[in-house]
Amino acid sequence: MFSVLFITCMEHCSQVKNTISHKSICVLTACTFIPFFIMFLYTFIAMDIRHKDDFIETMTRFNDNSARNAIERPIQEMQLLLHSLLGQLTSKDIEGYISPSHTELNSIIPSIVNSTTFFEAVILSDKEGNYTIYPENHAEKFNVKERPWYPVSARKDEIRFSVPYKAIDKTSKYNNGMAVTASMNIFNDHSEFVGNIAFDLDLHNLSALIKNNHPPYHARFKVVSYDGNLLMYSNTKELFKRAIPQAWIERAKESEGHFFDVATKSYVFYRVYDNPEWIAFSIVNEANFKKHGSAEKYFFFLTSLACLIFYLVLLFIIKLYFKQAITALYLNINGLSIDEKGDSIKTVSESLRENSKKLEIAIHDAETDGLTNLFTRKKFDADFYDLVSAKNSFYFAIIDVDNFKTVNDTFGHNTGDVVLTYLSKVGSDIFSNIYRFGGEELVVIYPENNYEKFYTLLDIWRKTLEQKQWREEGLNVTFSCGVSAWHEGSTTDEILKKADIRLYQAKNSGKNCIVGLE
Ligand SMILES: Nc1nc2c(ncn2[C@@H]2O[C@H](COP(=O)(O)OP(=O)(O)OP(=O)(O)O)[C@@H](O)[C@H]2O)c(=O)[nH]1
Repeated sequence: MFSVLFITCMEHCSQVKNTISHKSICVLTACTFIPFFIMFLYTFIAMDIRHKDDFIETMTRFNDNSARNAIERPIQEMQLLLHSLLGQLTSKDIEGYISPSHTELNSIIPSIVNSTTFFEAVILSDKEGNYTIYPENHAEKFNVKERPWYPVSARKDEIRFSVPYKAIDKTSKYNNGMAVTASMNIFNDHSEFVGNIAFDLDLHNLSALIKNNHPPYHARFKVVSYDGNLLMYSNTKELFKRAIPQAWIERAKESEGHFFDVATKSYVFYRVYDNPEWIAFSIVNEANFKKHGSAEKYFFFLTSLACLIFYLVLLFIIKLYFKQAITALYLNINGLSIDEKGDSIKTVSESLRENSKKLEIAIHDAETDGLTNLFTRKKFDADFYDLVSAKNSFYFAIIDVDNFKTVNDTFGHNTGDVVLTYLSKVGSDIFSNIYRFGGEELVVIYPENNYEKFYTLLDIWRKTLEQKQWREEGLNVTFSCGVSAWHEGSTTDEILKKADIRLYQAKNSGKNCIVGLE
């Protein structure tokens, strides 16, 4: 039974081998890939978002710290310095410094300029506009109150930063002779204006503060004035050039923030100050940003690819092992070893098919009578019992060839066999369930619930035999028949007995007739 099922299964499998089987494997493989792809995609997107978040956080922090170092800290130091200086300054001191007479200031101011990195020159002026420059230069005389850095209105203790302007001193080391000046008005104890002190900022030195750091993402840190002039940058040759597009300055609306500039393909981080009117920019090329995360992504791709290959190899091994396991199982059941028969499914399938055919023939032989080609008595017993047990209604008939002994004796056994074969052939054409009960006796089971039809068919059969013209001269063959029916509670013996009694009646009433139900 197992073999039949198995062979059916194997045949089916081999027939649709290239369609359903491969299709199923593809679908199964694809289905198992779906979670893998979802995970891959999710991780990849999450990685991308995290990379961007990290980038923005890092760059915002970098820009803040750089701005603090380059702008806020020097300004704080300047404020401390000026407050400590101006706290002790009187109008007399200023007048003394400006006049040829020597005062303490003549040594303090040079030491401030020379000891700090912020200042290039100092101009101290009194309230009338008289002034002295340190270090001395040969620039033309000018009116301090008309200089762009001179604060028109300024509160006490407030340092004002000028916009970049053209320096008078042509020896200034700044490019294009430009300068930025921080100035502070000086008031006496009675809060009366007594003069002004102005420092030309040494932006080269201030730029050095940001020169030696290693910016993340190869960022470029720049400090520019509101009008776009570059004030601090690691490459000091660029100072006072317009290094920032005007659009960036217009986009820097918040006190700090970031944006992506499509035109230059750059990420721009900014921090805006109002005194001085400067903006600190950190600029990162998109390529540098992408390059930074690419190693991580590359590693992720490699790992995923390795997993994928491992998974495919595993699938292949499972498939191979599954085939071998089924083959081994079958061969084992059939008492064979893989070595004897080879391990291909095809060999197993062919062997099973042969066995199945043999089995079918054996079953057919066991159920079919060799002479009449009708079902055997053994099959009748089984079918009859099943039918009665299942309580399905049916009609039943026993047929017995009349005077068959005489036929045999007169015409020989061969002719007797021909008679039996013919009788069976005609019966088989009329009925499906017809059996050789024994010798020259046949039985018919009629499962339809139509007695008249059954009787008519039996009679057709009888008349066919009666009217048959035999080759043998003087040979006439007829049969007698007894009929019975299944009733609720009938046993096989009762049904058989009733039919047998009626057959006996048929024989006794002259043969060649059917005795049916009363
Ligand atoms: N040729 C041949 N004869 C068979 C076969 N099976 C049984 N017979 C013979 O059938 C005959 C049956 O004869 P009987 O049982 O005496 O009955 P009958 O001569 O048919 O007489 P009634 O049944 O009363 O009509 C026997 O001679 C058996 O040898 C068979 O397969 N082939």
